[in-house]
Formats: sequence, C-alpha cells, structure tokens
Amino acid sequence: MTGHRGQQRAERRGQQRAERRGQRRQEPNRRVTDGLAVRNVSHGFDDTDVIEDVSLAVERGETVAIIGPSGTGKTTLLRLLSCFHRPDAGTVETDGADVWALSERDRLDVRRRIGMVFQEANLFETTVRRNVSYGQHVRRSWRDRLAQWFSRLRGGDASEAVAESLDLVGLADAGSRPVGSLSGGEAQRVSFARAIAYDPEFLLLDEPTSDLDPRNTAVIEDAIDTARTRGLGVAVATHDMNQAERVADRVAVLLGGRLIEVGPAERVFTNPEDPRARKFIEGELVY
Ligand SMILES: Nc1ncnc2c1ncn2[C@@H]1O[C@H](COP(=O)(O)OP(=O)(O)OP(=O)(O)O)[C@@H](O)[C@H]1O
Repeated sequence: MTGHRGQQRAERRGQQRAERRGQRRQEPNRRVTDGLAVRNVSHGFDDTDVIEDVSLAVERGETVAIIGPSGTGKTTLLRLLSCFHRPDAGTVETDGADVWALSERDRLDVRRRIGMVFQEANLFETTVRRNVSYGQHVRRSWRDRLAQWFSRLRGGDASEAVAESLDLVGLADAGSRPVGSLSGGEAQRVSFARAIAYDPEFLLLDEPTSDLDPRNTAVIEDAIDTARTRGLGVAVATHDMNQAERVADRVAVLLGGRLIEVGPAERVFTNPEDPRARKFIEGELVY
C-alpha cells in the first residue's frame, strides 16, 4: 500500500516537474563523459521535491563547490552523486555509464571509487590509525584486498597509504591516539584522511569545515587542494562563500533545489548571470 502511494506521489511529482521544466531557463548541459555526473536528476521525499532537474558534472582534477542557503538540497545532491539515493528521475553517471543501470556489484565498485566526508566526523571509538585503515579496508573490493595481501607478502606496505593520508592532514604523529582525545577539528581531519586513504577517484565533502576554527579549516582546504592536484574530482557543499572562492575551480549555485548558475569560480563570484545568485553571493539572500 505504502509502495503504491509512494509510486503515485513520485508520478505526481514527475508531472509537476514536467510542467515546470517548460517554464524554466535550462542550465546548459556540459556533456561530460569523463567523471562523475548527475544529469537532469530530480529527487524528493514524501510529497516534496528537494532536487529538481539538476545537471552537474565533476571531472577528475577539479574542485566544484556547491553553494546555497541551508536546506536548499546540497546534501541531497551529494548523496545522489555518491549513489546513495537512486534519483526519482534523471541519471547518475560515471565516465558516461548510467550507474543505476549497472548490476549491484558494478554499482558497488563505483561507490568504492567515491570517498565521502560528512559534516560530523563519525569515527569509531578506537585509535586514529584504525579509523583511517578501516575506511581503506571496507572500501576495497575482494580483488583489491587480495592484491593488497600479495603486495604485503612481497614487502609492500598498505599502511603507507594510512600514514600518508594522516600526514596530508597534519596528523602524522597521531596514529596511536584514541579518537576520544581529539578535538572536533582533529576528528574532522581524521575523517578526511579516512576518505582519502583508500585512494578514491572522487571526493564528496559535505560542509567539511562548518564547525572548525581557521587553522583546522586551512588544513582541510590544503588537503582538498592536494587531492585535486593528485587528480581526484572533488565536490564540496558549503554555505561558506569565502571557502568556495578559496578552493573551487567551478561553482554551482543551488537555490530551492534548482541549479540556478554554474560556471568558473572567478566568473560566478565577480559577475554572476542570475540575479538570485548575485543576491546570494552578495549576502542579501539569506534563508
Ligand atoms: N531523508 C530525508 N527524508 C525527508 N526529508 C529529507 C531527507 N533528506 C533531506 N530532506 C529534506 O530535504 C531538504 C534539503 O535538505 P538537504 O540536507 O539536502 O539541504 P542542505 O542544503 O544540505 O541543508 P544544510 O545546508 O542545512 O545542510 C530539507 O528540507 C530536508 O529536510
């Protein structure tokens, strides 16, 4: 019964979307075959659309900031990109392949290539090192784990990646510390290290520095920059415009679940085309 009602709701939302689509200026679709992308995705919960007809791509080696007021759908968009939610409409693609048309196993492989850092660090009550290597362990496919095992036998060291990731966030000496002894900023840096330790191709960050002081924020922003330089595609949802300006190559402005503007950071910040984007960037549009 609930499933049927859910389907009816989804259909009703679909009809409303189709009507609205005709009335709206469409964002130009960048045809990206190399990277992680959502294409014309819409998604909602219960009777409400949260994301409407959004197209956005993240290519390897670039950082895209998703900015917008609170509750505008940034987290939902990241969750669609991470293949956590299946969109009500539209497609999620990696390198041109429709992720939700893949087998469950192949989709899991795609998810393994995507690292996520949430607003809350969500660490386990153990040491820093174990937290970071845990991410590496669960994210690896059996094939990779086997390869890692053979590499260890040959003298290679999987813990190198853990050490390197901790070094990247300035916590090279903190491996043996229990997470309970960390400050909020340090915990968030461990969470970042955990996401990066298994060598993902894409990194999705949801307000990764919202509760952090300037020093911890700077460490995370530097790590974002390093990740991008190493060729990862990074998407960061933030309501901190200054942060977006500091880290992003491109900026996507999300308002009321719709992408109202997307373009190179410099252009969007200095000369936004959409008057609502301009208001938001100038701090007039506060929700
Ligand atoms: N699982 C869910 N079930 C029901 N509603 C949800 C769910 N996830 C998100 N929403 C709703 O979708 C809307 C957008 O939420 P979302 O977290 O994506 O926005 P946001 O831009 O990331 O907000 P913030 O900046 O405050 O974190 C909100 O109204 C939220 O309540």
